[in-house]
Amino acid sequence: MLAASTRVCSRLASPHASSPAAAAAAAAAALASFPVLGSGMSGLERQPAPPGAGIGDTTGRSRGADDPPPRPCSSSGESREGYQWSRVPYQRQLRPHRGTVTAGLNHRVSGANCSSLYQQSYRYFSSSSDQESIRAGNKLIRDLPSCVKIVEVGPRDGLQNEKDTVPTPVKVELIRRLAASGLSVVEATSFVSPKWVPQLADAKDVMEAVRNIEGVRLPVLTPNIKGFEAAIAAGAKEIAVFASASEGFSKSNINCTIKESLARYNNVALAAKEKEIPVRGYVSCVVGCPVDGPVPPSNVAYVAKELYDMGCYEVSLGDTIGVGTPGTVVPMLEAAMSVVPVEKLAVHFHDTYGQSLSNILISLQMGVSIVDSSVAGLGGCPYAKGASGNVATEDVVYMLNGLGIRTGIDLGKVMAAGEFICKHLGRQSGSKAATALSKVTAKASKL
Ligand SMILES: CC(C)(COP(=O)([O-])OP(=O)([O-])OC[C@H]1O[C@@H](n2cnc3c(N)ncnc32)[C@H](O)[C@@H]1OP(=O)([O-])[O-])[C@@H](O)C(=O)NCCC(=O)NCCSC(=O)C[C@@](C)(O)CC(=O)[O-]
Repeated sequence: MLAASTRVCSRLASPHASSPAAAAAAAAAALASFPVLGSGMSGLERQPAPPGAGIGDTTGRSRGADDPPPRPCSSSGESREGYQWSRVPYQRQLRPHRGTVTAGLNHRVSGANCSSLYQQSYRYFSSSSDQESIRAGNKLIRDLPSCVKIVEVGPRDGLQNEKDTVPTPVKVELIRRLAASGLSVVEATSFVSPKWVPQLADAKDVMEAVRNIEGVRLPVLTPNIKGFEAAIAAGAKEIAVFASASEGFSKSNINCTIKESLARYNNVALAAKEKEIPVRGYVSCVVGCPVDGPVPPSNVAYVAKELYDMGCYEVSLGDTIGVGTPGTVVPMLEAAMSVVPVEKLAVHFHDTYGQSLSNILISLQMGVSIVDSSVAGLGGCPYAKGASGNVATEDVVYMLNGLGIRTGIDLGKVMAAGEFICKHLGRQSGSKAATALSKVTAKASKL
């Protein structure tokens, strides 16, 4: 398994060059001669969005005739988080507490009975009126979407990069916990070649174990018809295809050109349409590529439009190696938004340079209301040395709660899922919010 993984990584890391200097030279040459991409794909009718696909579409923007009605973020209509409030010994955390503490201007910390580590001492509520006052207070905040859909990618994007393969029952339990936290979409696994990604070779077993979990959509990655058929046989009800905005990464990742990949995905989209299976599209390397260097926004727009035109109900724009800043994300998003309606676009940031939250915030300001993230910041890119994981779900939920934006997610339960998987992996959470919330004192929180 590991040998295969290493082979994959070395193939992906330097398909064109044998040293960093040579890679830089190759990237410069490749950029100088970047082909003008044609638009050879035939447009197909768009597929109906899956139930809940419009969860983030509450911004007042126009919806298409085929769009489903918006789904409320949570049954209670409130964003709710439960977390450890005061620095107390573990034993004490398990004791029930009651009472209310004022914390900051807009939030209350209310007492609640606790039954587990994360349904514990104090609960932190942003009530509807709190959220309204946060949102009404300032134009910059008021214009943000009122509700954001988070697509949890930890079990797939997170675990595909682990050095040691995570056992199937652990993956299944992680998915169960994430689904129980209120996340409406949890990307479960990939039906890709096990020679390329041995970490997800158990895709069939994982899918069969989780296929009947209710109240959550569980898309899986499929790189071709073979993967699509295997996914459907295992019980997948939604799939995702993944193209690249850069030729170098396309060849490294899926061993074909961008155009070839789009032709493949067109076939997958046709097969999915026949079975009424919703298809999500990814564009990777939307800002930079580990092989080709900087990626022009026009490439992103081209691939995003092709995926949308072939029927993808949503297109996720991935900064695969996490090099983007708001300075590069804005033009990239402008290009994508000029060809795909903004309510159909998701953003997918890796946090290599610590830019994810600022990139997400600027994306929200531009009208995006779908964000991909990974519990505990799991993940990383085997193709870029030093690249870190996806933005942590806990950090995104914390920021959105602070902005009064509803997600329907229980932060405490996501933290518990993160703690579960980090314990298994034997390492600290990559989420700053989860780390801080497990230590914060009421006093510190007022700062
Ligand atoms: C695309 C291929 C399959 C081409 O694979 P290939 O090496 O070009 O060759 P192939 O198509 O001839 O297949 C080679 C072997 O794989 C088998 N095979 C072929 N297809 C499948 C399948 N679906 N499931 C299981 N097995 C499969 C096939 O049957 C054959 O087996 P053999 O005859 O040698 O025993 C391969 O390159 C591949 O699986 N790549 C996937 C790599 C991957 O998963 N990368 C991570 C995705 S993350 C990403 O892209 C970014 C994203 C989405 O997260 C967004 C972001 O972070 O920005």
